[in-house]
Amino acid sequence: MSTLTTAPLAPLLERLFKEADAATSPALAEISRDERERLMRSKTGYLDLYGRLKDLWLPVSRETGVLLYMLARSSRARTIVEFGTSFGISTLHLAAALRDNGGGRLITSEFEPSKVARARRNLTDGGLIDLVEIREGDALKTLSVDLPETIDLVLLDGAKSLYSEILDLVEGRLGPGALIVADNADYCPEYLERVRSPAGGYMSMPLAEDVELSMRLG
Ligand SMILES: C[S@@+](CC[C@H](N)C(=O)[O-])C[C@H]1O[C@@H](n2cnc3c(N)ncnc32)[C@H](O)[C@@H]1O
Repeated sequence: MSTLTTAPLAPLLERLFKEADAATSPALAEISRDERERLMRSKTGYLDLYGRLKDLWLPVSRETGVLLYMLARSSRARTIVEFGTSFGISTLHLAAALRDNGGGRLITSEFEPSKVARARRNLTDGGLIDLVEIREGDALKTLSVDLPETIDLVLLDGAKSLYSEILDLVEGRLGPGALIVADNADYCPEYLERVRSPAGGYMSMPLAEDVELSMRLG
């Protein structure tokens, strides 16, 4: 038995993944593939890109969701920081793990107000809102203050071009064994170079199709 696989969370996630699959965005059709690729890699275009795509959920895959739950459970995480909440699908997986670990604190960040409202509702429906603090605004600002002294697990899933800057904000709080999951990190070669560099202080490897899993060394 786990919070992830029982009601109310299991049927809620089933419904949310279906809604996410069905979501459409008229704005998406107006952005060419090249332009989208450019904005994904830009350190300044992310507000414009994600603002235009605010109707899209862009969630982690079902498999990555389960992976997040398993990693947070097996590492007995108590403090988690997430960059990129969207409608809260990954947040629900991570908060479920905190619940099953006996409690904890999850700080997540999202700049789009309509997404913050939906994420809050989804976390309330999932019975997990008491574990989660949603910080509204640009994570470069909201994650620069008032973080837990130690952070056990980090999910990077906001603007890909900022992964290294967000890592700068949390790195001093990562103890040996702390985990970082970076979704679609291929869009941020600078981040991959940093966590894969032997001198960088991490052990790191690509996992599945689009996830980079890194562990802080002592
Ligand atoms: C890929 S989605 C996150 C999906 C979410 N983790 C899930 O699995 O449901 C990325 C989200 O990050 C948000 N975002 C991007 N850059 C951000 C930033 N600098 N600060 C806060 N939120 C940001 C976007 O608005 C978008 O909702």
